[in-house]
Amino acid sequence: MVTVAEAKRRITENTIALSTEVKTVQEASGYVLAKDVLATFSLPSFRQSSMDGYAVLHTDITNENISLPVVSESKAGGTSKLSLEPGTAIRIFTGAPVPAGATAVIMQERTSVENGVVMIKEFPVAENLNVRNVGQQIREGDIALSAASYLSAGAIGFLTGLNVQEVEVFRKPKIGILVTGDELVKTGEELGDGQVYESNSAMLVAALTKEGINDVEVFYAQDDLTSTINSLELLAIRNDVVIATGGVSVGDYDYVGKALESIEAETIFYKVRQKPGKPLLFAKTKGNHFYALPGNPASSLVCFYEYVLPALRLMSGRNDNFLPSFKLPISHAYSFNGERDEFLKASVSNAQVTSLEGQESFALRSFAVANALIYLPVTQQNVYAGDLVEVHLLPL
Ligand SMILES: Nc1nc2c(c(=O)[nH]1)N[C@H]1C(S)=C(S)[C@@H](COP(=O)(O)OP(=O)(O)OC[C@H]3O[C@@H](n4cnc5c(N)ncnc54)[C@H](O)[C@@H]3O)O[C@H]1N2
Ligand code: MOO
Repeated sequence: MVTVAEAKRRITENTIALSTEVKTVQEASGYVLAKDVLATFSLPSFRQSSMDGYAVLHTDITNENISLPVVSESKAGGTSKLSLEPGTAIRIFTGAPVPAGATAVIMQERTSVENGVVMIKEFPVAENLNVRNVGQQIREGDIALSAASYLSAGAIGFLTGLNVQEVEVFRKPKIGILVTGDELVKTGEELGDGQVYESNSAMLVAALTKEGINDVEVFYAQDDLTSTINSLELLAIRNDVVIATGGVSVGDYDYVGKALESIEAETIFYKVRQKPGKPLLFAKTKGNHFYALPGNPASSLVCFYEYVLPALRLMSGRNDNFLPSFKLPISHAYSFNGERDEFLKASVSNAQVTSLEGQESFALRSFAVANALIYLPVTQQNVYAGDLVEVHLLPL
């Protein structure tokens, strides 16, 4: 049995990024850059107005009621060849080229116009007022986004504005899910005696999809050694990571551990000092990583978020791989006994956290409405309302 911190350390130590691939920028959303991307030109590439108003020479505005003739117009998409003579103004719009010779834009709310003459009601006017200068955002040749950057919607927009069309990113892992348990029935079928609907695979596929991991296949094995070995082997050939659920405890029909031994996977750890999710197993062979999650649905999902997801993110090149973690005051007292750290399904709102009713490892009802987990180490077995506790935010 290892501690939570040791289990996380071993996952980090044993996991590296996968190979890279080239994707269009649009397809690369949610991926991680494998190489720096340089700006091939400056942004803005020309001096732009950031307001609708009048382009002027700022030194022409020497008092509060200067009047200037409006001699021409610069609109967005229009030519940047216009130039401003001292003592005149040019009508201009947001995003339009600032004419040569103009050093400021007066927003139109600070002006009044009559008979082609604009009265400027702003004084003094600073140089570059409402002007976006060339390279103000980024200069040609600079690193626009460095390797290991996560491609968020903001990043996709930024790169597209720089006319970047393709990027090299780390590929995401292919996942095989192995469901074990003879008591499990697919939804839609009738439940027999002692049977339950199989829900872990749907839950894990949903969590993987949320992470942008779509190359996922699900196999079902009978509770026997040969079937478990065969399924593990087949899934391993076709995927990078195999995630098994169920059959990893000490019962007579728990075959996942034995099957992993048979295929000579090296156990990196088995059992973590935590509740729920104690029987978590992580093993690897030359080409694959294997996570055997406990069958209890809430245990499975806690282990997925705390260990498997961070590992899959590392494989995808992402270094900020664990759930975002911070301390928040808990809204109520809570205590527990025993020697295992606890993860509690919880709800964060109004800058505090509340653990939810129904923390048992078979129960998903609380998970269904949780947006966070509270992590309480055994050193923090009695907390009082207002105490700071560690909160891990779930990806919703
Ligand atoms: N003698 C001991 N018994 C158990 C121990 C122990 O240390 N000693 N650990 C307990 C803990 S903690 C956990 S967690 C479970 C884990 O057991 P398994 O991983 O072997 O899971 P199963 O026995 O196959 O199933 C547990 C539970 O979850 C339901 N289940 C399983 N798979 C699914 C699925 N795909 N969809 C929905 N529900 C599923 C299953 O029906 C069981 O109710 O072991 C304890 N026992
Ligand atoms: O570790 Mo088990 O997940 O407590 O029920």
